[in-house]
Amino acid sequence: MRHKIRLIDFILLRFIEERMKVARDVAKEKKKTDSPIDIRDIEEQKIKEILDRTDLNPVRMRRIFEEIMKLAKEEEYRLLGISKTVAVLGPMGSFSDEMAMKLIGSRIPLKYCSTTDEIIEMVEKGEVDYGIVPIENSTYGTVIPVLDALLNHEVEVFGEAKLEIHHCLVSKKKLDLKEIKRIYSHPQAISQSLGFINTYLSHAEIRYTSSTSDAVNLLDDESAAIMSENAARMYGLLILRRSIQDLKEKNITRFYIIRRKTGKMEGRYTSLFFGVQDRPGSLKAVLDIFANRGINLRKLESRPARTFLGDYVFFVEVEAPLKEEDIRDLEKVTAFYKIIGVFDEVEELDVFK
Ligand SMILES: O=C(O)C(=O)Cc1ccccc1
Repeated sequence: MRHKIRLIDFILLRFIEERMKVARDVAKEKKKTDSPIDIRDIEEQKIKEILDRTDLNPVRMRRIFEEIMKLAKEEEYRLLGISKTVAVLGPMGSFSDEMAMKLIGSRIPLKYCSTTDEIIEMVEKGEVDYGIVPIENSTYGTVIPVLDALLNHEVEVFGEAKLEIHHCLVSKKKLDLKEIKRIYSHPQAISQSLGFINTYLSHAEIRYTSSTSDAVNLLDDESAAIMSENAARMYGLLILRRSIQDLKEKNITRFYIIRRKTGKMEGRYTSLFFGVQDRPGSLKAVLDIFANRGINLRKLESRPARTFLGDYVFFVEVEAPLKEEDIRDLEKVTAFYKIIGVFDEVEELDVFK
């Protein structure tokens, strides 16, 4: 009997190796066609199909097959010379995905997450090397959940990048605007297109999704979604209207590129949180440190400290890498401070080194 088990294990091993060989062939094909490796939705579907075919414990079987798929993916990455993993808001076709494509220069394996919190947590735990998260939009302003997550997690911003955003109104089948009962999209996309929505779609119900591309999973024949033209093409949707965002040319989203904390402080900009005592002039004392050194303030936000009503944490971006003496002075006038990163605007993200 023991002998039989041993033999089966060896056969299993050979089968796993054979599966990896096929994965490498697939990777070569994907490289030729520049298509993505990490398609979570498809993996999920494959696992469900496997689980449907067995009575064995589904939790353990899922684990086994997820591990095999991870191993295959690692093999594919290795073959393509990719050594870094990047997390963005998914599914494929989100604006964050588009930003990643622009930064990396080709379709490489990305981890598609459902929320920006998940991205930041994955980076913090070292489950991915980099994360790309939207921080600010020229119409919508600061992306508050991202700001709050940066305060509450230990990650480091090491770059920023900008993307011009055009929104399309899309649907599964041809619809007159007045026939649309529901509009699905990410809160940012809805806010950036409110002028259009209020004028032409005030009769429709708004339903928020976790990303613009996630709307594809909810669309039915009576609803429309707001997403990018790329996403509409990717999912075979019909474009009812193009460029529906309120700001026609200058609808820009700025993204932070984050990694696990390294403590490196190189770049033109510094982002930091701080708190001050509740007394007259305490915020001014902090701002004076920057003003006295001729450091320009790029961004200022306040967030509830979540202690008492009226207590705030401030967030600033300044146009300088803060030096030790600046930090020493900051310590004197703040109740606490937390530097999120010193960074530059970047054109590319190298995932091949
Ligand atoms: O939902 C997406 O596609 C995102 O990546 C977030 C977002 C939404 C709208 C504009 C920019 C980023």
